[in-house]
Amino acid sequence: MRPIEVRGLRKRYGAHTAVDGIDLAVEPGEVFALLGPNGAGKTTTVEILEGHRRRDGGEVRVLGEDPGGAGRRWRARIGVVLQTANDAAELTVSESVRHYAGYYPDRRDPEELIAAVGLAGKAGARVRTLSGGQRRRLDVALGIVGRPELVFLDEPTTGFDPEARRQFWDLIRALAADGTTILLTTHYLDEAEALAGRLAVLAGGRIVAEGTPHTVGGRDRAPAAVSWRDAEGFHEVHTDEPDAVVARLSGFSDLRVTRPSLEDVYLALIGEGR
Ligand SMILES: Nc1ncnc2c1ncn2[C@@H]1O[C@H](COP(=O)(O)OP(=O)(O)OP(=O)(O)O)[C@@H](O)[C@H]1O
Repeated sequence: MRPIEVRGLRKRYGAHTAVDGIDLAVEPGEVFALLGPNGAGKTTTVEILEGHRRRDGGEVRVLGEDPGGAGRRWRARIGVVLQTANDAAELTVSESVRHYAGYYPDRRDPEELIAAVGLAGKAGARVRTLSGGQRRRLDVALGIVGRPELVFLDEPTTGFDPEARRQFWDLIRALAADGTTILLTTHYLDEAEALAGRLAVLAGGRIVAEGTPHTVGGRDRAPAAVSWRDAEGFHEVHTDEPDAVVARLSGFSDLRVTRPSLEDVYLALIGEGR
């Protein structure tokens, strides 16, 4: 069974079509990233899959059930990382993780989890005193305390400092290595490249490209730039056959082959999607 199967998903807000017929299939244990500009329909899609929004059309199966009508037992199998949980403001970090753990039949050890999200030094601090990035780490801890089979992460590292982002990536990789399926939305293309096995680019409520971070939008087939340096200075050529060019240039210094970055491909894709 695929953890996520979506066919022809549609959602309108009044006259505005936010999601315009998307298909998605996410495999077990996969980290799948949804990319797209502001307003592309990512959060709407994720919230429909979580059972938090109703759809206007299409077929949706999440862990084998329709999220529109699924019950408590289904909910305990998915992990949702919410943007903020203000009801916990007066609890300590440790108290809030223990409190959430109580909702789940199969839970992680709260102290180990607090350490894994890098909050060991803040276990006794009240939630309202945490910084934005620390708060987000706590949100992630609360989302995975029940050992979910499938985790939804909507812009999980917004507000993280670079070190916290790297620690968070390690945590996600460890979850995925354990067999957890992860659907991630992010605006950070390096994050998608670091974590996702596959990704889809949404623009205007439609999927405009899908693939691995290395193949999406024809990235692997795009012309490469080959640059090198010799006695006359720096040179660069653009070519479809970088291997042949490199073979002729062996022995020159600073030889480099550059393909378009994921960001280059992404910007071209969303430009075409407009
Ligand atoms: N509750 C709502 N009522 C009316 N329109 C909405 C509502 N929620 C979202 N929209 C609209 O639907 C479109 C898609 O929004 P959505 O939040 O899904 O985009 P997104 O891809 O998650 O964007 P972002 O990157 O900014 O988070 C936007 O045009 C937005 O204005």
